[in-house]
Amino acid sequence: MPIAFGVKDLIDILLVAFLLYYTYKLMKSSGSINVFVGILVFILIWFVVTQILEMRLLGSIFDKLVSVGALALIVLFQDEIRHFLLTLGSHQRASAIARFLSGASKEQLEKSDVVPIVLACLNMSKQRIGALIVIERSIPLYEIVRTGETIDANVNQRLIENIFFKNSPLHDGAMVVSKKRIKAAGCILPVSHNLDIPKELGLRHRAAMGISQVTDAHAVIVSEETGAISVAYHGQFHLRLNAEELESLLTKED
Ligand SMILES: Nc1ncnc2c1ncn2[C@@H]1O[C@H](COP(=O)(O)OP(=O)(O)OP(=O)(O)O)[C@@H](O)[C@H]1O
Repeated sequence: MPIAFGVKDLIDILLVAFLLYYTYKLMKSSGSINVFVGILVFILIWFVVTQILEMRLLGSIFDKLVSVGALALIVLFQDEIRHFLLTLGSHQRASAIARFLSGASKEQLEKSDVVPIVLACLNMSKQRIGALIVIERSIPLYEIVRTGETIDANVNQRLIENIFFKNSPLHDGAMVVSKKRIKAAGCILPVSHNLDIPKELGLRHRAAMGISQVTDAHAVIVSEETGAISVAYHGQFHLRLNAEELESLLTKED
């Protein structure tokens, strides 16, 4: 019997390919690529056992494992699934529709908004003062803000330097900038478990990478050890930036 193959099937295959590619990318950036390969191998064995070899006993065991496995995967990958849904919701067009419906305006930092942050980072870099600044974009950071001390002040160079000054009670953890205001300091970020992060980058960099993997925020890091200024954004590091590069990265539209 000839198999009918139409445009719908082609779209179906393309969508599955896209889904697989997206899952692969997400798992690679979160360091769980081995789990992705493991799942693919399991699906392949399941397909061969049930569809090609038609082994009924082994097939029924695999069927049970698949139904339990789907639940286990949701629990195991709740962060990745959350990120996927957040990314869908924060995609330019989707967020434009959400903004239109809620009447809110687009949160885009201008040069004047980032200058105090850039200048503070330059000063802290010269003095080897470690800092971690998370700048909210379209995905809200309420959960992160709740882990720290509320500040709610204008973005001000001297205040930023004061927060990260070595003896300041708030110097540990991350500062969060939201809606052009310093919302909180001493916040705890999710740490990335990505195995590809160079060993010389410690916990501050891992925390910056972690928040950039689950939100669309910019995470600016000033290294206490080297004074280097870096940014983690969309799961990628932009290392050793100068003032112009930092400013243009923070004001760039996607
Ligand atoms: N989960 C986290 N959330 C927020 N801040 C964190 C987190 N983990 C570590 N930090 C911050 O990073 C500091 C430790 O930095 P560490 O020296 O391990 O990192 P690093 O990336 O090597 O940075 P540096 O180059 O400045 O040494 C802590 O004192 C704390 O302020």
